[in-house]
Amino acid sequence: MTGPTRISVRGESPYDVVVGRSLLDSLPSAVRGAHRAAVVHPASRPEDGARVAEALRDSGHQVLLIPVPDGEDAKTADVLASCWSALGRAGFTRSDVVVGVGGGATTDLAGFLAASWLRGVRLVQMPTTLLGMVDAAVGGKTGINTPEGKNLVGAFHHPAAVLADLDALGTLPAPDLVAGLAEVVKVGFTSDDVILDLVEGDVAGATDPTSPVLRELVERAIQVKADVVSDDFREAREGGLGREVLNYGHTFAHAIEQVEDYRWRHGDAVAVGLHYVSALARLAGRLPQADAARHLSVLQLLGLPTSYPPGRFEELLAAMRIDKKSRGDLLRFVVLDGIGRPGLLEGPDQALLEAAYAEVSEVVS
Ligand SMILES: NC(=O)c1ccc[n+]([C@@H]2O[C@H](COP(=O)([O-])OP(=O)(O)OC[C@H]3O[C@@H](n4cnc5c(N)ncnc54)[C@H](O)[C@@H]3O)[C@@H](O)[C@H]2O)c1
Ligand SMILES: O=C(O)C(=O)C[C@@H](O)[C@H](O)[C@H](O)COP(=O)(O)O
Ligand SMILES: [Zn+2]
Repeated sequence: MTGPTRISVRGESPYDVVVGRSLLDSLPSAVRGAHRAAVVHPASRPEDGARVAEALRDSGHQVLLIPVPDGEDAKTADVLASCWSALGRAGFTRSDVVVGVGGGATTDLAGFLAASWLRGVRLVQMPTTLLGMVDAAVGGKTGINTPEGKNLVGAFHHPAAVLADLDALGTLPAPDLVAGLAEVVKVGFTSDDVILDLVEGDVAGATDPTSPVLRELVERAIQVKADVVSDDFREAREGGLGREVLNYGHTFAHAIEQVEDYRWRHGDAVAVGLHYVSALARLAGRLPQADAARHLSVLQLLGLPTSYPPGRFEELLAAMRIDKKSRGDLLRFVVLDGIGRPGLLEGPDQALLEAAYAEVSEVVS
């Protein structure tokens, strides 16, 4: 059996993302020195919380289990406030640790809980979805949604460690696994085209949680993210793309999620967003036709959605305007000038935005 792989995130608070199997043994060292541990997990998956709690108790920690609503329903101000109350009642101090166990929605909430409690306590992330492993739990972006939009409130807060235990993927429903692959191919298009070759060369392996192909995809995607956030943790790069590159496909994706009241999987929305932005860049004369076509073919090969119904442009446009990449009234998109050549498209004409929407709403996937 292959042992764990450690991928380092550099910067002011360096940490490792550990990828492997049976990683519960690595938890005690990640929480060493803490007195209490608050384990935030989806209420629908009590077995995940219980397994982590047992390992923590065995290593001498007092454990506070905090079950939260499933998926995106956890990312609300009300749920966050209930978590603060739980920590307050338990007398949670600065020497304690929050452990996030779940998909990206759970780790986003747990991360913001750790960032905000006492202005910041230690955080260990234990993602249990593919999307959480390759993206959400890595890099320290934490947050919740508001009625006005996706992830509008949050903080940058480094985890002390991320344990990506591939064994967790064994119970993950196939549509959730494939949704995670949308974020994997996202970084394939922007930064590592070997990812695209691997998916195109062995789609069965890419979608099999036991396969070495999937493990390589996970490690490659984490490596890209680790490199990007090591360089621009706070998404504050001036005169370059920096961390915004990880937002490729997300302007349209977040608009879909908001218009759909967060009932779409994030990864599915990202897949449509990747198709949208590839059409936009081609129509703007930036992305060659063949590279745009490769977006559609890779997404369809994985069985990801690539279309969105017509007739909702105004709603989507209003939602896109509140995107964090916008500056004043100016919409900004991460686009490609070729595979592996990311850049920015600022203030595209509305006609271009509508033409790309027309393409996305025509395709039957
Ligand atoms: N912070 C970041 O950098 C970042 C990056 C990407 C995405 N995100 C956020 O991540 C969220 C999406 O994450 P997600 O796709 O993991 O969705 P999710 O957290 O909603 O989880 C999807 C579903 O899988 C279930 N689940 C979790 N682990 C399981 C397992 N091992 N077996 C069976 N079921 C399991 C969950 O309970 C849920 O029902 C979005 O809110 C998105 O905004 C954040
Ligand atoms: O880590 C990042 O930076 C990303 O943009 C990764 C995205 O996949 C992720 O969905 C992120 O939460 C989006 O960030 P936001 O700042 O647009 O809310
Ligand atoms: Zn994302």
